[in-house]
Amino acid sequence: MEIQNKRMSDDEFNAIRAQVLTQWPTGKEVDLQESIDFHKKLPKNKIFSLKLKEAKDKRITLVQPRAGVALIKEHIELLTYLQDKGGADLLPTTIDSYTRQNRYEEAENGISESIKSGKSMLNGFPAVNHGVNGCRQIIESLNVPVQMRHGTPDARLLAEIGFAGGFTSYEGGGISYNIPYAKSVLLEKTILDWQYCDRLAGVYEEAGISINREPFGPLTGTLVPPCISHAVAIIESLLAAEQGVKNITVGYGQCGNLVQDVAAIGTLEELTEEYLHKYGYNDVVVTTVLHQWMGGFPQDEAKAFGVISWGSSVAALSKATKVIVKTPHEAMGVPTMEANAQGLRCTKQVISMLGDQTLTAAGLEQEKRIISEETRCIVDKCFELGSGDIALGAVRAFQAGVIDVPFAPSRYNAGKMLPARDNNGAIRILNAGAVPLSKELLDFNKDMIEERAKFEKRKASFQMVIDDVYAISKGRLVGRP
Ligand SMILES: CC[C@H]1O[C@@H](n2cnc3c(N)ncnc32)[C@H](O)[C@@H]1O
Repeated sequence: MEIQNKRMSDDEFNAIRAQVLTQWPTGKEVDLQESIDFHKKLPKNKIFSLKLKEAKDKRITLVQPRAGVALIKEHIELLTYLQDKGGADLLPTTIDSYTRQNRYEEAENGISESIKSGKSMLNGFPAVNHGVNGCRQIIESLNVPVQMRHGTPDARLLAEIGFAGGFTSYEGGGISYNIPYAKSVLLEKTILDWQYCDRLAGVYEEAGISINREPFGPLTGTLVPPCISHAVAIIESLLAAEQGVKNITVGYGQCGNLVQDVAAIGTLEELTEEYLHKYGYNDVVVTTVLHQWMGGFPQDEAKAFGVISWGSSVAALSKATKVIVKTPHEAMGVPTMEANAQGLRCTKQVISMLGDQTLTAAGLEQEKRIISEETRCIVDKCFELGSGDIALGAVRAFQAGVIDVPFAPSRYNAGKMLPARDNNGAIRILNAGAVPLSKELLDFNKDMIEERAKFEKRKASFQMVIDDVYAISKGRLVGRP
């Protein structure tokens, strides 16, 4: 399967589209021109990219939850509650796991089971089964923009129905919804499928309808060095821009050291814009999203609010355009709407108290330099591996272990690079594997881990990685011996 970072031709796009729309009966409801006309009638307050652009210009941080239940009426009740009682600036529709695996039959069963039992038997909203009109009922019932959030390797039909249904933002990407989410799905396949989704967004864009795209930043959410998640975000931004996407939110999962996390958000926006401009995409609006702590959560709700507050501080101090909010039920599973709204109000409280402050810390500039240089080592190597083509380069980078996502389930991920925290909890690289960092950068990472080894009176080793993974469940950041 030849892969290249080239805008899909109309013939190629239409040929794929004809097949995609047959994958489930609701595909027949999609009429592109009618959908574009529907979007044109949407009021400005329902358009995701406008609200993000305004937040970027005002340097404020918007709050957005995750939320999704099986049935339309209950999903509207949930989102309305989060909008009115939680103060959500932006709303999600989190898609259920069956739909993410294109298992629409089982999603259909989940709907009928939910009707029968009177409670949601799915862990999200089965948008494909509810179809275009089902999605439009959501959009028409709310006052703020709504984004489709999921984890779908083949998200083409979901995009067709979501865009036609009035969603004005779509999360995911050919790398970020494959490597952390799937075990054996070819990267070439998901990059191609997501070029389709981005091309569809480009078609709406060319009709004057702005669709925001958001690569999934945190990846596995477990000790992912900023340079790794940044490299994926930048590559997916370049792939999306080539297909005509004009509004991109790049993301990052909070890792735990305040200076590193603030430096990560700042460099993410700068580097994404740098690479978009370097490769000729000068009309793309770039914003950022911080995902509150993606690791394990304490069961105790008071402690959970502590973790949520900490993530909110990072979002505010890093001036992230948007923060994805966790809930005090994180350790239990799908939250109640009350708990979800509490997470939002807790976050808004911290942001409003910190919103006028910026972090000027010793080491912040150094951290930004380190993250930028590490990220450039990786992305530039990808271009080299692809002889200038970043799609081909990305595939070859994973094959060579140049991009290596820690703890990823995908068999196409090398899994050789080992991260560990330094003595301040910042994520460093213990063993680079084939990640092509310069000697200076390798030495920096080694020295920072050595500092911890000396403090802990033990050798730097794989045991540190294990201790760091388990530290979270003990309410710690650094896995002390
Ligand atoms: C990326 C993983 C995150 O998505 C969250 N999540 C998944 N499904 C839902 C859901 N249906 N409602 C609220 N949060 C959800 C989950 O708690 C975790 O924090």
